[in-house]
Amino acid sequence: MNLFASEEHKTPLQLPIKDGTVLYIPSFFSSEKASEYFTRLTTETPWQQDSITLFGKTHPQPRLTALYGNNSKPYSYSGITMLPKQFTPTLKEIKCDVEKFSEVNFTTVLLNLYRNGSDSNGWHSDNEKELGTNPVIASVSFGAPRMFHLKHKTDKALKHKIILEHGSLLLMKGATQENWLHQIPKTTKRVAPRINLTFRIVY
Ligand SMILES: O=C(O)CCC(=O)C(=O)O
Ligand SMILES: [Fe+2]
Repeated sequence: MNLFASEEHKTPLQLPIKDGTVLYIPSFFSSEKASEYFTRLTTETPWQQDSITLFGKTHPQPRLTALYGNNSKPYSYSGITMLPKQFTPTLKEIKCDVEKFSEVNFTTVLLNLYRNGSDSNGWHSDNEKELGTNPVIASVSFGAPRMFHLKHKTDKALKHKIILEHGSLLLMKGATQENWLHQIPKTTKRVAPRINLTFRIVY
């Protein structure tokens, strides 16, 4: 066996959820590689803070974002329309590894920077029309670990929590977006910055 070519450490853990498929791969990237990507993305990304409109009220989003893609199709959510920038060499490298593993070719990546525990991402599902039905979303995390919550849309008793660690990959597939909401809650703990990348196909 060639230890260096081994993908053994990338064995996914499947969350025990019904009506959807969520896989978690803790050390998808080594800690060293993940730290390198964290630094590169921190400095290379033109982070912006958009305002979102929810229930007719406009608020600055509680995190910074950036959108990259290999087409120029706009992506809209919560009243924001973002136009993608061209993929950078860093993002192409990460995308290539994620695509090999997930066997999906993504067009687009949304980057989120959570500067501290006050930054968050409220309950939502990634169910925008331009993602099509049963989208595969590949979510990569670098930097401080943060909690990820899932709750079922109709069966209120069904909830899951998982910590998204440095260098991890979370894959959401099947009917997950149709049946579940997810969030990154605020925390009162002192936490360092975290960067998350969600790869998507935008039609
Ligand atoms: O930061 C995360 O892990 C989640 C990001 C997310 O849900 C999104 O951008 O749609
Ligand atoms: Fe999401």
